Amino acid sequence: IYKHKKSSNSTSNSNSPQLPPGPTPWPILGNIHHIKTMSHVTLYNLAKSYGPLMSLKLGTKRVIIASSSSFALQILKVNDRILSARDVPSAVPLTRSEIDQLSFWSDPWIDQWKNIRTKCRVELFSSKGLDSQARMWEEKVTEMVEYLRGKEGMVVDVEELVFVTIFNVFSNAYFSRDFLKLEEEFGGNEVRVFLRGIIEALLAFNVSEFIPVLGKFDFQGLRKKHKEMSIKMHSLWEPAVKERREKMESGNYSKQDFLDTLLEDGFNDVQINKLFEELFTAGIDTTTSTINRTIIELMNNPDSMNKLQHELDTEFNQELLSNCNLLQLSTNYYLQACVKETLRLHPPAPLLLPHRARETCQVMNYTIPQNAHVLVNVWAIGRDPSMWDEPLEYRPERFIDSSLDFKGNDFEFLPFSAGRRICPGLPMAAKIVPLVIGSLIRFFNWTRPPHGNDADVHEVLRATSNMIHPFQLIPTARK
Ligand code: HEM
Repeated sequence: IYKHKKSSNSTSNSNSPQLPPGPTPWPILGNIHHIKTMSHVTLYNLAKSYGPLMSLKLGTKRVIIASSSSFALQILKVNDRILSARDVPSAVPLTRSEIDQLSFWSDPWIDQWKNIRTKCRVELFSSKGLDSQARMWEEKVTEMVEYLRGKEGMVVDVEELVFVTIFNVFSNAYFSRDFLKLEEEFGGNEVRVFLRGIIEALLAFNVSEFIPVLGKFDFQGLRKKHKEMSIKMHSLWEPAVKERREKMESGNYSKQDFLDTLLEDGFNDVQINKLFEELFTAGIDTTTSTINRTIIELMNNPDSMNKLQHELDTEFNQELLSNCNLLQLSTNYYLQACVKETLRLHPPAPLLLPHRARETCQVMNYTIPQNAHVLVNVWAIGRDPSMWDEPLEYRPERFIDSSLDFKGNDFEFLPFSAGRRICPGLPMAAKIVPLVIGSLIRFFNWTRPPHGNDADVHEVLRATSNMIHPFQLIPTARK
């Protein structure tokens, strides 16, 4: 049923496993002309012709794309040890050995990768770590609700509001302080530009990664952009780190947050900057886009909105923001089902982050060559009609009384990935996202501004990036 049962770009003889099927590559460029952008939608459309495991040649690089749950299982579970390496994006102005000292981009067998993942798991994302943040979350979300109460009937940029709130939640977990202010309408703009600049430079279709002779020229300016934006990001927290170091050296301090953990463990300034840069870039956009898209989906689906408001009124009433309710939020509530349904339809990292094959391996009857890039199109898998009834409908009910979860065991639903590379921030996102959505929906009704941005709102749902700007709505307080 697919165009090529045999790979048109395979060079192997007929007895050895072949490359997965794919379009015939041109000399030098390979299939670059077939894709233009590396978007999940383009790759999904190509997979309709070439099948759920597809191979492209982009310049000198082999790229393998999985678009079904059974190939996702092969990649993220069966062959996880071999396929969980990563290339350093060429926009990052660091050498491989610097990355291995500093970054989440290093490989799972590198000590520093294990060290930072363990530190984050134990100090930030364990039940104990999350419990110790619960009061602070409550405080930040209450500030957001109070701010909105003062804006009743006015147009509010919800995207910006959520950005500032989430940024402050994370900055308090890391540094015990707000970096942005809600009242300044908003303080987030500039910081958001830095953050998005870094993400865009990292995820852009960077031709020099595929045609190595172009590598040193940076003619798309991505390395320059990454460097400039990172320096600006770091300058946000550098004074706080300096101050804390001095306090620690003077002996006049008691451990209060993640920064203290890193300082006690002897992290130097370069390591601290890189770790926080990566935690902010990986955590903020993904979390805010999930919140915003859920609000939009609920507004487009009034039955789901009513059902959720009813649940919030009866189960939580005014107490949604209390500690003990926070803990309950992870169970089988409609609120949680709404979040899952958004993540199924709009996973913020639709192709995950690119994995690399550490060595050649076999996946079913195909070969994945050493150093190939490996992508899993979790966006396509979440819409696969053989897995989901009416896949394009927003129907949170499908998750009620279902054991289906996003923790990396159900390969038809992988917004956080699975295996060694699974998102380390999952436990935090799984609690903060419903808390913010629950508060926005429990305490307010939402309408679009009269000279509406209906088209924008639909565009946002179709958008292939996480940019949802501006996303303006009018709140009315609920009793
Ligand atoms: C709804 C929210 C989120 C989603 C859907 C999400 C999803 C993902 C995905 C798909 C990956 C790539 C996994 C792979 O390559 O196989 C990833 C990696 C990562 N995420 Fe998240 N994420 C979210 C929130 C967060 C938060 C809140 C943090 C931290 C505070 C975070 C930190 C990271 C880091 C550091 C990595 C890189 C891990 C590594 O390569 O070892 N994420 N995330």
